[in-house]
Amino acid sequence: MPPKSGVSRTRNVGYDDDDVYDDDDDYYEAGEDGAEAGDGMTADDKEQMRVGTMQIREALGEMSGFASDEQIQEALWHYYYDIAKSVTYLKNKLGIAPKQEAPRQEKAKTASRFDQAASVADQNAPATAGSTPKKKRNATTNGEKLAESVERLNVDEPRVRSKNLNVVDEFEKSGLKRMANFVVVGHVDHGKSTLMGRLLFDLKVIDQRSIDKLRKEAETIGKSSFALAWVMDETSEERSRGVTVDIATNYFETDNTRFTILDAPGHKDFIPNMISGASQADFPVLVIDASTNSFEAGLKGQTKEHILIARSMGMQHIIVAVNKMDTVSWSKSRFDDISKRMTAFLTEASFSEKRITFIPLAGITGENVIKRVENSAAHWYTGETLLEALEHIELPQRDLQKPLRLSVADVFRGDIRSPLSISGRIDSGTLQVGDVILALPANETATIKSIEVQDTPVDWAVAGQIPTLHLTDIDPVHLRQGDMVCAPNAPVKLVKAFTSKLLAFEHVLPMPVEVFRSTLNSPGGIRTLSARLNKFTGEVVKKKPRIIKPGEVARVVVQLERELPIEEGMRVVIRERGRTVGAGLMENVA
Ligand SMILES: Nc1nc2c(ncn2[C@@H]2O[C@H](COP(=O)(O)OP(=O)(O)OP(=O)(O)O)[C@@H](O)[C@H]2O)c(=O)[nH]1
Repeated sequence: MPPKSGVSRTRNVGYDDDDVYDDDDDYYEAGEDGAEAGDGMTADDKEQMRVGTMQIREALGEMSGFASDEQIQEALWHYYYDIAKSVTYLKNKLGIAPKQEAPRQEKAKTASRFDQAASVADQNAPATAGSTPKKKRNATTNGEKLAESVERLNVDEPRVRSKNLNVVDEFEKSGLKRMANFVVVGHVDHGKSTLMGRLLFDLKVIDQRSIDKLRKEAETIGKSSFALAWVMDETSEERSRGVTVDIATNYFETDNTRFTILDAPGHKDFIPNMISGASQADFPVLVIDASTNSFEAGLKGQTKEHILIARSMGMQHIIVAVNKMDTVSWSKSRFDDISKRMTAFLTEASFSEKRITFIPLAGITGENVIKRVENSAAHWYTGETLLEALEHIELPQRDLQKPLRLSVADVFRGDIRSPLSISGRIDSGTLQVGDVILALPANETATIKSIEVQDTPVDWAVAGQIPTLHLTDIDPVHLRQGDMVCAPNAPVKLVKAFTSKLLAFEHVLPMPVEVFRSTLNSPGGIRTLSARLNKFTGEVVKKKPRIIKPGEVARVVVQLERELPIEEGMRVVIRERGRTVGAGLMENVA
């Protein structure tokens, strides 16, 4: 599937969570390395670089000889192919800008050498986008000639206009199908990718020719069964955009629902990515390998961790795909045993029994995926197929009337006109083209230039959808994976301490922890155990307990080392030394 949006995710702008507060210099240093390496460039990038170099040379006119290709490309890379900014920077760097004292940097953060140079040149920069064209006059000096050629180059970019739609009305009029986002979780090798590949193949999202091609590729490495697993990658942005995105995303629709599949990596080293996937999902599909010993191994491994994270994120319904039933001859007793043990585990993690759906299936053959199993050994099962269960699942209430809250799951480079794009689920509220949004914790605004939902350009998006927003008027340094985007007139507060209702998965006492709000996280600690609560009524059972046992609910005070954007009703995941120890529901600022 070729990228329809023209968006390239060649270089994710997200960084280690630890460096959230690092200064700009480090950020730009990383950028330069990427540019110099050059290898990670897509064909689109290379083409933009080639055309950009030509345009810059033209703009520099006779000064062009002073700039090497390398310098031009460095500037283009840094400025996301923005020609005017690159020329401004180069002009100053080459010392051909009209001389003027550099203004003092007012910013608290140290500006990079790129920005320092550009800001000097900006003082004399020609008309910028949207400004009235200046009267032509005869250029005499080299600087003036250059300024004139840059002026010619400037595109008169229209400002982003809002249609001022009443998005809630538009949504109601649109008759959109219900939207369901699910994350596929489970232990490594339990068959997540194969199952999703089968689902997409049987739904004809991928055609026979493509699957044959994948099968051929898989046969060359002696693993023909991998073909189905590769479907996810094949149709996902990951392969088509030729880059590594953290969460592979695919879409399909049935008569009544549009689904988004979020495929989170199963490996334990990728738990933060799994958290990011889960933060966009309405419910998880947990894949369990029914074959002997595999289920047991998984329960000790990522199966458990993934369930706890999904629950911590507030997900209430879960579909458990008991996979590889072909390997146990569709044994009813094996299915019943797994269902019983999983129910015990899931209810301990606070899932309600009536919201758990178990389905025996085989991803590799497609039995009970969208087609009912016909094997006589499986006649004991008369329940739903996976697709039926997906269509019938109850979805969370969408809060369209509340202020905008969007958890940023992915940050990437857009095209020349919208150099920065983000995607993530709208947790509440609505947005439309032309809206100004506030990015937290950076506390910087941006304008939404265009919106895509499931690769289709749209004017607006609402809670429950996972749009891609192409932004303008913001420096990419201000947005990272895990950030919160909200309405500037109703921002989320940045807090350093808060009271939380905590569901403990492990023993919890006052101790150092890591607090995740989506993927944004901070070290901190459980400062006080205020009370143990009745799990169902929320009444105080015991004041100031010394310890909280697994399965118990308590009111605790959480202290953070760094401020996080959290407000009442938001969920946090509490982890300690790489394990998820509790799920927190924010009550108020402490
Ligand atoms: N017999 C049988 N094998 C299966 C079935 N589903 C998947 N497999 C095999 O199990 C292995 C792992 O499948 P994957 O789909 O790659 O598993 P995964 O959970 O996506 O693995 P990670 O992406 O590494 O987390 C592959 O060799 C598959 O062919 C099934 O229903 N029956």
